[in-house]
Amino acid sequence: MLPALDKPTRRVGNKLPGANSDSSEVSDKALYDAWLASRAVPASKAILLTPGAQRSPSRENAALAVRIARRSSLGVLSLLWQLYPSRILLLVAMDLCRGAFPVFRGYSQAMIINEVQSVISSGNFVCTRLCRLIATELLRLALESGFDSFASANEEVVQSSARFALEYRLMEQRVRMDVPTLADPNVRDLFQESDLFVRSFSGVANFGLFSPLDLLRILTLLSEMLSHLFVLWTLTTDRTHLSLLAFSIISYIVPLLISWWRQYPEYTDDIQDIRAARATAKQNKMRAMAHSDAYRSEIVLFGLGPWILDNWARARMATLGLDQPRSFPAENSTFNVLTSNINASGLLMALQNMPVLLAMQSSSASLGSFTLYRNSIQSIVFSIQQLSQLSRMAFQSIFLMGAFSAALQVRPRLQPSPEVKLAYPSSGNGMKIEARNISFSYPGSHEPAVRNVSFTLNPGETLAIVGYNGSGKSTLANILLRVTGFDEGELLVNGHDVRRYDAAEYHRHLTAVFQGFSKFDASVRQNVGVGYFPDMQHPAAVARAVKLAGADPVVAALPQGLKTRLDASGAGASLPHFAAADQGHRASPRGRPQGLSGGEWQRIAISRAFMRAQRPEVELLLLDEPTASLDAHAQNRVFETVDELARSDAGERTKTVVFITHRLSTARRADKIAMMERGTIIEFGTHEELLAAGGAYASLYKASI
Ligand SMILES: Nc1ncnc2c1ncn2[C@@H]1O[C@H](COP(=O)(O)OP(=O)(O)OP(=O)(O)O)[C@@H](O)[C@H]1O
Repeated sequence: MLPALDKPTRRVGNKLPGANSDSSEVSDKALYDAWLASRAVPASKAILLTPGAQRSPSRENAALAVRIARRSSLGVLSLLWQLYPSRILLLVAMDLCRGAFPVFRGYSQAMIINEVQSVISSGNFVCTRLCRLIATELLRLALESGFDSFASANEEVVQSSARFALEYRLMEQRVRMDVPTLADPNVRDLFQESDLFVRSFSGVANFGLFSPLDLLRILTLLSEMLSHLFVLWTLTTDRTHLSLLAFSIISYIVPLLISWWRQYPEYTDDIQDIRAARATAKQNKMRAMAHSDAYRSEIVLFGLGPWILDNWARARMATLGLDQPRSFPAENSTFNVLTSNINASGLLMALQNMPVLLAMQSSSASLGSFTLYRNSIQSIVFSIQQLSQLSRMAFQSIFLMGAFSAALQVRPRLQPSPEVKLAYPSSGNGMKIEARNISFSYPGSHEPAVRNVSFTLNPGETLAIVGYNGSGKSTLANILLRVTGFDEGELLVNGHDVRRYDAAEYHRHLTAVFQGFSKFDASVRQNVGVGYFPDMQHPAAVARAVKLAGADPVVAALPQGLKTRLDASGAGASLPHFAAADQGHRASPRGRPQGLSGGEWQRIAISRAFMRAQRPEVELLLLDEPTASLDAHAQNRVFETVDELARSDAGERTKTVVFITHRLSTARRADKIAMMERGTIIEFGTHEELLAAGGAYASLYKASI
C-alpha cells in the first residue's frame, strides 16, 4: 500500500473483508520502496528529491539501484524485445560492427601515410599505389557512411517504436488513475519520473537521459576498445613494447583520473541538502505560475509578475549555490588546491611520447604505424572517458526505470480488488443511496471535510443539499459520485457497498454537473459530446442535449454553430478580434476559438450532463450548483428539464436526483433537503418540515427571501 505522506490512513471498521478498499497498491512493494528511498534527501528522510533530480552516487543508492535493476530491468527489456526482435538483433550486430570501423579507418590512413613517406624518401614519384590506396579509402568511407545511415535508420525505428510503446503503456495507466490516487504526491512524482524514463528513448544522451537501448552504445565502445587493443597488440609484439603500451595507456589515463577526482565533489548540480530541496520546490512552483495560463488574469491584475520573478530568482540562485559567497580555499580540500595549481599534463604528455620515440628506434617502425599507435591509444582513452560518463547516466536511469515499472503497477485507490468486485445491479427506477456515518478528510487536513454523514435516499427521490460555504456539500457529492473515496463509514448503493463496484462501471449509471466543470479547448460538439461518447459524432444527439439545457440560443449565435471551437482559457474574450466582434455579435473569424461568458459555459456543462442523462441505464443525476451563473428563467427551465429527464414517458420517477444549491427557492422543489454545517448534516427532511423546525435551514431560507 502506498504510504500517504500527508495523511495517516484512518480506516476503522467497515472494511471489506479481503479488500483494500479505497487504497492504492503497487504489486511490487519492494520496488516502490526502493524507488522512494532513493528520493530521500540525505540527512532528512522527510524531504524528498524533486522528480528527475539526480541521485548521489552513494553506497546506499548503489545498493538501491541494484535492487531496482533486479526487479524492473527484466520486465522493461522483455517489453522492448517483444517490439521488434529482428530489428533489435540487427541493432546489436551493427553496433558491434561499428566498433571496428575506427580501426579500419586507422589502418587505411596509416597505409596512405606510409606510402607518401616511401614515395618521398625514395624520390620515385610514381603514385599508382598511392592512388589505389586513396581510392580504397574513399570506398571505405562510402561503405562506412552507407552502413552508418542504415544503422541509424534502424536505430531510429527501434527507438521511436520503443518510445511509443512505453508512452502508450504509461498513458494507459495514467488515464486509469482516479482523483484520490493522483492526490498522493508520491504517485504524481512516480508518474513524472516515468515520463522522464519514456523521454529517454530518443537516442543517446537526450537531455542527459539514458535509455536501456543506449546500453548498445556501451557495447559499441567496448568493441571499439577491443579492436584498438588488438591493433596495439599487433603493433607491439615483444615484451618491451607491451610494457611500453601499458605505460602509454596509464600515462593517458592518469590525467583523466586526476581531473575526474578534482571535479567529483561538484559532480552534481543537484539537491544534496534540505535547503536545496526546498529551494528547488519553490523554484518549480514559481516557474509553473509564470508558465500557466490559468493564473494569467490574476498575475496581470494584481501585478504579481515582479513577486513571481523575485521569488523564482531567489530560489533559483539557492539551487545554483549563487546565494552565498564562495570561499574557494575553505570549500576545496588541500588536495584539490594542490592539484589545481600543479599542471601535470605537460609532464605526462612528454611521458606519452616516450613509447613513440622508443618505438621509432625499431627498424620496422613507420610513420603510419606511429599514427595508428597514437590514434588507438587516444581512442581507448576517449572510450574510457565516454564509458564513465555513460555509466553515470545509466546509474541515474535505473531509478527512472524503477519509477516506470512501479507506475505501471499502481492500482487506483477506488478500484476494487478482483475478489470483491460486484456487477452494478440496476434497479430500473433510480439509485437507492444509504450513507452510514461517512467521514472523510482531505490529505494533509486535520479537520474532516465530511463528518458522520448518514441519510437514505430511495430510488427516484430528489435530494437538495444546502448549507454554508465550506460545509462539505461538494465533497459529499464527490463521495456519492465515487470521484473521491471516504475514510470511515459505509455507502450502500442499491443495497451493496459502493466500494465493490468497478468505478468505471458505476460511472456509466450516473451523470453530473460539477461545480468546477471542465472547459475544453475544443468544438461545442466535442465539449458537449464528451458527456456520452458513443453519440459524440451524432450532431442530432448533441443538438438535442444542447436544446434540453437551453443552450440552443448560445450555439445558434456562434459563427459555426456546433462546430465552433471554444476558447477555454478565457483569454480570447479580451483579444482584439473578440472586442471588434462584440459589436457585430460573434462575428469572429472562421477557425478562431470563441470565448464564452460564465453563464454560457455553464449551459454547455449542463448540456454535457444531459447528453448522458437521457440514457436508460443512468440512475443518478447529480448537479453541483448547476444554475449558479444562470438567470432565474433559465434556472427554472433547467430544473423542469431535470424533472422530465428523471421520469419515464409514463411520468414515473426512474432516476434519483441530487442537487446542491445556494438558492433555497430551488431547494423546495426536492423531496428531501439536507442542511449541512461543518461537514455534517444537521437537518434532514422536507422543506415544510425544516421550516416548521425553525432551525438553521429556516433561518437561511428566511434570509434568502
Ligand atoms: N481539494 C481539497 N483539499 C483540501 N481541502 C479541501 C479541498 N476541497 C475542499 N476542501 C475543504 O473541505 C471543506 C469542504 O469543502 P466543500 O468544497 O465540500 O464545501 P462546499 O460546502 O461545497 O462549499 P461551497 O458552498 O463554497 O461550494 C472546506 O473546509 C474546504 O476548505
